[in-house]
Amino acid sequence: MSFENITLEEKQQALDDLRQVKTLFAERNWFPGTSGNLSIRVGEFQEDEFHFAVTASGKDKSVSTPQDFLFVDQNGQACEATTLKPSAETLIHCEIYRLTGCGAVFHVHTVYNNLISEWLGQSGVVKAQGIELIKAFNIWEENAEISIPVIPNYAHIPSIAAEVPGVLNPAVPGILLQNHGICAWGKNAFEAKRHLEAFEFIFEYLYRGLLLNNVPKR
Ligand SMILES: CSCCC(=O)C(=O)COP(=O)(O)O
Ligand SMILES: [Zn+2]
Repeated sequence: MSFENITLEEKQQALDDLRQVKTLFAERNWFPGTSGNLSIRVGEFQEDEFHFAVTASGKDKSVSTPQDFLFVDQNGQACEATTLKPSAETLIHCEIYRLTGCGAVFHVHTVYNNLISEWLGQSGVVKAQGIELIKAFNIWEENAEISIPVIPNYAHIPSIAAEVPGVLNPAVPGILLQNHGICAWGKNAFEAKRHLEAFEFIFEYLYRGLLLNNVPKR
């Protein structure tokens, strides 16, 4: 499906949804220092042709302006004439869409996701077990364990994107970038937000659990 054939209503809905999520996450201080990026896919999905709205690079994501988003294709190229630059990390979003066909990808930097990727992710995965919020990933078995992949934080973004196919865990809708942040996704913005919130709860739980390590359970 070409970008021109996607309805204006669908494009506007994606922009409205992105703005709402951006405002909410900014209120949580999830975009410190212009970090983070968000995207929502529009139109039909084919592995070799899809389109999404993405945050423009380097913006203060705690303010709302008419220049916050642009539409790009499966290669991260702008679909319309614009002076805006897509997020520097757009290629990671492209790769996640290509592999999963998902509807939204959200990336945030938090102290918890940075510390956990660094302290518990040296093996290439962060494991979490028996935490109720794992059910937010639609994993319902008792005492379930998940492995969240961790990719080295290469300065060269295409090198990060190239690692995604080798590490993506279809059961776990997120990938950590070491000492950088997390990308979480879902079939739509609602699900991507739920997944991201669950990851952040798990990271805070693991962090606080490390601090309690020497305190016996009673
Ligand atoms: C100051 S944060 C460094 C870049 C980054 O990791 C990020 O998430 C924001 O980059 P963008 O180009 O999307 O603004
Ligand atoms: Zn980032």
